[in-house]
Amino acid sequence: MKLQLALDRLSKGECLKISKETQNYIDWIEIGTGVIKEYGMSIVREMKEKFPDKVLVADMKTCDAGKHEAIQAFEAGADITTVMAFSADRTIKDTLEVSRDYGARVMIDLLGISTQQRINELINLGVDLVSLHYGKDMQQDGSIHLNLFDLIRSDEKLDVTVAGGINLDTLPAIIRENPSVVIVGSAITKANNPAAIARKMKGFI
Ligand SMILES: O=C(CO)[C@H](O)[C@H](O)COP(=O)(O)O
Repeated sequence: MKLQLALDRLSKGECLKISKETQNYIDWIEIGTGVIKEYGMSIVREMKEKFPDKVLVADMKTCDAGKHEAIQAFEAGADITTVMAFSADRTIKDTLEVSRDYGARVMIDLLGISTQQRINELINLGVDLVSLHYGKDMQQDGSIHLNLFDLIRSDEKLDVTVAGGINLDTLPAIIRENPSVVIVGSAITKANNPAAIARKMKGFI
């Protein structure tokens, strides 16, 4: 099980500083959607140069123009780009095709998806990496619930990641669900001592 650091609502300087401080405890680094909107693909390029050994996730949250946006992410050095699960099948197929050309991967963000039918369709399209996601705005009305995992049947050959306000209190229950990757943003990035929290989380994992 891997720990992914999500860098959201941060300046470039903060992204670099927190990644450096926590690099011994994290496996994957995600450049958040808002950070990409602020700095463009240059921050993905810079983060890959600074942290070449980390799996770099560009949280593009693509929902259309899949081929173009996947090329943007992979050309900048991302190992993984994200695509929304509700996108047209054509968008999912195009991004998967581009990812194969680059030897990279696509993570499908399941935000808003509540049916097993869409999961089956995604698998049939060739998807092998998904993100169970309890959204930032939803977190204002409650915290992540384990029933998110009900969407995934144990016999499915999917790498499952999980995100959404995960903190030291909720982490143990999440780990028991055995996801491939636990994605943590604000619990680390907004902490007084990000490295201490990341170290504790990696210890649990
Ligand atoms: O994709 C995201 C928001 O859309 C975040 O990266 C994800 O939710 C993790 O951050 P946090 O732990 O702060 O919720």
